[in-house]
Amino acid sequence: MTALASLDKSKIRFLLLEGVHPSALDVLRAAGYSAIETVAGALSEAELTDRLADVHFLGIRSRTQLSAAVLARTPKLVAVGAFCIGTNQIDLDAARDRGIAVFNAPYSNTRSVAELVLAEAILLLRGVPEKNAMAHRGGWLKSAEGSYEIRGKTLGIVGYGSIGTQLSVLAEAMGMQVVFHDVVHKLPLGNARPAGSLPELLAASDIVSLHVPELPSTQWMLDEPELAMMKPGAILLNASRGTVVRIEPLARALRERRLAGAAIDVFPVEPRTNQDAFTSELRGLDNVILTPHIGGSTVEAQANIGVEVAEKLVRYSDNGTTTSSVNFPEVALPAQAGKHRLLHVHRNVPGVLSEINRVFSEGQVNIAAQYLQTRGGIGYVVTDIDAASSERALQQLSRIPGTLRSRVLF
Ligand SMILES: NC(=O)C1=CN([C@@H]2O[C@H](COP(=O)(O)OP(=O)(O)OC[C@H]3O[C@@H](n4cnc5c(N)ncnc54)[C@H](O)[C@@H]3O)[C@@H](O)[C@H]2O)C=CC1
Ligand SMILES: O=C(O)CCC(=O)C(=O)O
Repeated sequence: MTALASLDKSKIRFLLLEGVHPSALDVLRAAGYSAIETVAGALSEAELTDRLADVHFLGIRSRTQLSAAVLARTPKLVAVGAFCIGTNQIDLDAARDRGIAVFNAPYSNTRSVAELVLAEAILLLRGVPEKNAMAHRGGWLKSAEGSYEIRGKTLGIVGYGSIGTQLSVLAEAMGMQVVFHDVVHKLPLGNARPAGSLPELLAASDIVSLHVPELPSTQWMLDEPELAMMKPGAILLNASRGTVVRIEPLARALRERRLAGAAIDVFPVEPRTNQDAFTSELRGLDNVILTPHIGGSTVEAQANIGVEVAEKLVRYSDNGTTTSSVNFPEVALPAQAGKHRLLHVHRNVPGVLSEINRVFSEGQVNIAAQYLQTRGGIGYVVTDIDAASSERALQQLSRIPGTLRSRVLF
């Protein structure tokens, strides 16, 4: 259990990895935080563990792997900001069970992904990647053979969430027919229609675009049998996660021209930094667009994400607010002038709230406001009390059996 008295803001340490946009630093600095370190790439497990020993807030993107083993060695870590949508790189349950809140930016880069995949669909339908590669090698492939307009083609969208739905609207504006498949019932936008099943979508689509999260149920969702269900000459776009498509059968289908082309932005194994080498069986295939996981990497998206996630970290650090956390009970209690705020994260077992309130009643501490919320295996209580009693109450709260973290804010 960790008890943390309200630290001077200059002592609250932030570590931002993977080139998080400077807009995040602006937000943190404007909120009074100055101990901020930045690193351009991701770190290895050993480096990460080393750097995290005295860090309170960590910012990452998709490449930093925060496993249960790493989280077990982060004694001071209060929260993680994932400056992206996906949180599959973080063991969310392990973080929650250690009282570490995780926040992300669920919407800010969705438009960027939708724009990229639509552009790739157009380029692949025109055979541009091959013609471009040939021109770079001194060749000249002026031909209409195998080149098509996007208008009138059927786009199959797998995962009709924030990205899938935006793509649907953009694609219809280009004159495409849209079918989609989702495990949740979704309102079709425009003239899009739900496919009866994934096989039905695969058989009907000229272009298939994947927009599902990384989950056990989406792992290798497009393996050899599913790839074989796609129309001969179809195109596959994957800007979701590298574990969704099995690369070996895809490479075979592309080499044999059973599929006309593919655009792949995400891979089962991705380089940790821009200095590391990228290996893939898809390298060298001219009918494949390979991009280094940049679906959400636009200036607009990154600047917005920087602000959004940094603000969530500041709100948690300053007020204990956990609204929209992906793994934590959500609590937002308005601040009260002149009061000190105690935050208590504990295992969700019966009796902890009464133990907390016993501390207050035995100490004759008047509660100005209190809120408990639970999620999964933990409970989170925010209590506002008179300033004079807060240090002593914090020490007592931190000794309650089941306590994971406790902090006082003032
Ligand atoms: N390449 C890149 O740079 C980026 C990649 N992404 C990836 O894209 C994914 C999707 O992003 P959003 O659309 O914002 O997420 P979202 O959560 O809004 O939508 C995902 C949709 O997939 C559906 N789904 C889940 N399991 C499914 C299954 N087995 N079959 C069919 N549908 C299923 C969900 O019900 C949901 O509607 C993210 O989880 C992330 O992994 C997101 C942003 C940037
Ligand atoms: O920009 C990144 O680092 C990751 C983007 C992504 O995959 C996401 O937002 O889930």
